[in-house]
Amino acid sequence: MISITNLSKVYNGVSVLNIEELKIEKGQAIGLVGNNGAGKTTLFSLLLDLIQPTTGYILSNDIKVSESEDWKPFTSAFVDESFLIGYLTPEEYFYFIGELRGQNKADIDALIASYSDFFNGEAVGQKKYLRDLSKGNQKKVGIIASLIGNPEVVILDEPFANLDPSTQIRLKKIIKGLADDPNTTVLVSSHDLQHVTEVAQRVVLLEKGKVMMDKVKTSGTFAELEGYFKGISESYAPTAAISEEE
Ligand SMILES: Nc1ncnc2c1ncn2[C@@H]1O[C@H](COP(=O)(O)OP(=O)(O)OP(=O)(O)O)[C@@H](O)[C@H]1O
Repeated sequence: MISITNLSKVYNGVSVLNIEELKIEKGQAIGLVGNNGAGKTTLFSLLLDLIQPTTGYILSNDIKVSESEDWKPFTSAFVDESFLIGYLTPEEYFYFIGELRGQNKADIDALIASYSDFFNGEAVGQKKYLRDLSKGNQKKVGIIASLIGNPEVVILDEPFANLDPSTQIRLKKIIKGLADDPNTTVLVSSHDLQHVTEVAQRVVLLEKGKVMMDKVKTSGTFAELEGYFKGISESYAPTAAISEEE
């Protein structure tokens, strides 16, 4: 279980995240949505101890993530390409991560083979360094690497961005598989409301660092989210109308 208490992050006097309380049960699949700058990556960075909170704390299975490393063996993530090692090939990178997660070469070879349709004849088997892959193929490698060793907590920041439509569909299947596993807690952020509502069991909406909506997904969630973001965009309309008249 992940438990967030009085968590805030302030940069130069500006609060970019402020969450009083958020509890994520083991096995839940959370979709995190919010406009640019809403605080999604900040929240993930705090969950992964990549940045320090200004106030508050996060417990992951009762371990304070900012004070202990004991959550790392059961947590995995792909946030951006800084998670990759540019001078390795994808296979070398998978073996490297595999070693960290107690997986041998045969385990990793089996994993690569099982995701061959996701790689779609690119990325793996090309003898290319990660730094020379396209953004989308780098992302595919980072996402699959985050699944090595069946981590209990998987965090994916905007995994659908930069992926072609076929790969997005395959990725949805992969994330739904994780979501169906009662032992795996998944947190996925996305600007694609359709994708998020398809893969998540619960949707959390951030705006200016605050939780504005936190709901178990129902058949009405997509429409509700669309309505919310439409409302935000329309609240800017009068200004646009005035400037049009000028
Ligand atoms: N190191 C930093 N210094 C100052 N401000 C920062 C820093 N990192 C993030 N921010 C600010 O924190 C806010 C939240 O950013 P964050 O990246 O978490 O948003 P996001 O919801 O992931 O946005 P996007 O959808 O654009 O990726 C933004 O206003 C951003 O400019």
